[in-house]
Amino acid sequence: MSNSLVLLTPSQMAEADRLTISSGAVDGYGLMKRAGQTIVSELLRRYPHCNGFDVLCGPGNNGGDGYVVARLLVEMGVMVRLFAHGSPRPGSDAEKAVQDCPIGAQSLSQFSVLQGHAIVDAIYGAGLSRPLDDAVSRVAKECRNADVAVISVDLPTGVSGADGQVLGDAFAADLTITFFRLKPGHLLEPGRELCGETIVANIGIPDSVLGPIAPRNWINQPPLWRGDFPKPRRNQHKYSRGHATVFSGGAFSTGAARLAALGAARAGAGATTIYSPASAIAVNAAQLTSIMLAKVDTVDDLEEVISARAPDAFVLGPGFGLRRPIREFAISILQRGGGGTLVMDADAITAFRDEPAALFTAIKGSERAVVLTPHEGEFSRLFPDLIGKVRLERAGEAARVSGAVIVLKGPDTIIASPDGRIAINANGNPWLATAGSGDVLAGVIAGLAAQKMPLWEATCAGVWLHAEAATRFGPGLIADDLPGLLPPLLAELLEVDQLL
Ligand SMILES: NC(=O)C1=CN([C@@H]2O[C@H](COP(=O)(O)OP(=O)(O)OC[C@H]3O[C@@H](n4cnc5c(N)ncnc54)[C@H](O)[C@@H]3O)[C@@H](O)[C@H]2O)[C@@H](O)CC1
Ligand SMILES: Nc1ncnc2c1ncn2[C@@H]1O[C@H](COP(=O)(O)OP(=O)(O)O)[C@@H](O)[C@H]1O
Ligand SMILES: [K+]
Repeated sequence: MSNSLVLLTPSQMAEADRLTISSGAVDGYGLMKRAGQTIVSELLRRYPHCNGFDVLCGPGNNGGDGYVVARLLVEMGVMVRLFAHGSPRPGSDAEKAVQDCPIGAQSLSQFSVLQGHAIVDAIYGAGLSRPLDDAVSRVAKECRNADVAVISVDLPTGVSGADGQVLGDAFAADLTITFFRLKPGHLLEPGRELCGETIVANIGIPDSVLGPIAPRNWINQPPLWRGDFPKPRRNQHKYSRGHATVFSGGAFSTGAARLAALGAARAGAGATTIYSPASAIAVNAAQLTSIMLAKVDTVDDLEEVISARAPDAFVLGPGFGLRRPIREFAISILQRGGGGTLVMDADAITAFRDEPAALFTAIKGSERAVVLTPHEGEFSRLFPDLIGKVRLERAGEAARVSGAVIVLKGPDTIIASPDGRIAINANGNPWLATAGSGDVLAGVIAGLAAQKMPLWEATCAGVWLHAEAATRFGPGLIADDLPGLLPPLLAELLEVDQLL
């Protein structure tokens, strides 16, 4: 698993600092100086035409980075105004940085925006532990409302590195420069939006510190799961490549199942079947070519089709409706022996709103693996006890409570495994906010799972492919486009030139 995709919580980052310092490779003030140097080279490269920099320093190490920045800029003859909020603890690295700084600081309460100056926000970073006080809040507001460039050190002051939440108020940066690894707060909204462009600087912390830290959070990119991505083998036939199935809604809501089925087929399932109620067979038949069709109205019908050709994956929920036996279908699939994966989306999630515990018990007792793909509304129906917690915590806790892989959908989709691993998706885009795109996603995940890709990895891959397809297409996207956009992405992932 790629080390470069690791996300560190603020406390894990502090541990990385401690391990680096105790290894003797570099001391704390040395790290701070390197952080300051990196920031200064970015400032000079990106803002060569500004008249000067206003450096705002807090009392901790984030402020320490700011004092180093101020010193280096002054030494280069750049105009600097320095503002301090609180003073560093005696004996701290930040105090050393103050002592080495050739200019004195005014109080932050004296600050007002000066046209032509860019702001270096070094008030709080990873150590933010409570809402901003009024003095910092006022400055954050003034900077947000002014036409001024803001460069935040580590994190925009006010944004929690742990989860991207705003504590009281926050700066909105144009550029955020963080160190060693991204933190969840750089990817989770509203933090992501407030960071502006984010860059990660190497300040000499070695990758070897990650061993003892054993991180459990990653950014969702191909190196996380490419090694498990299904590759075609010469002696495969269509069913051994993987058989994915999708339950259709009634005659007036069959589109969702077809979108999911096409997603599964394009993701590489060798065979895909739609299980349709008799009332919708004619509608589905008129629209399907490579996708197969079978009649399923009752649990007995379901038992029969499963006995005839055991599927490797099921998608239940999109367009299904709540008046038909959706809970019975879910429980029957879970209770029946056999491996394979059940992807539950939309109505399949809502259907258990009055008895979520029954679903979780069935999932935990089942030989099958389950993926739940709720958006926020569906999530709160199934996990009302988790309302009020932050998204990252909710997704992780929901995976543990339910025993399922959870895809908490949104602009910053979170993929949580019951074993504690979490990936945060970062290639999403607003073009995906279009009816039916979630149906395609459920199908793509099922298509990859049907090919026996490990489930959390398959789910991460499905979320990434789905978002990447939308990003490459851009404006005008509708859900119908998504399955057809997958082949070039698959070719890149599989490096087909080398396979053939
Ligand atoms: N050696 C190191 O540990 C390194 C740390 N670095 C910098 O150090 C920062 C973390 O430093 P710290 O842990 O000192 O934390 P901060 O500088 O972010 O915060 C300082 C202290 O302020 C207090 N505080 C937090 N929120 C507050 C609020 N809303 N109102 C009033 N007081 C509040 C807390 O007691 C906290 O410990 C990183 O963001 C990064 O910029 C870098 O210099 C790289 C090396
Ligand atoms: N603003 C956004 N930015 C990025 N992705 C988004 C945004 N809004 C929605 N999405 C994604 O689009 C999909 C919508 O799924 P869902 O809400 O189930 O829609 P539907 O039920 O219409 O299929 C999810 O994958 C979600 O993460
Ligand atoms: K900051």
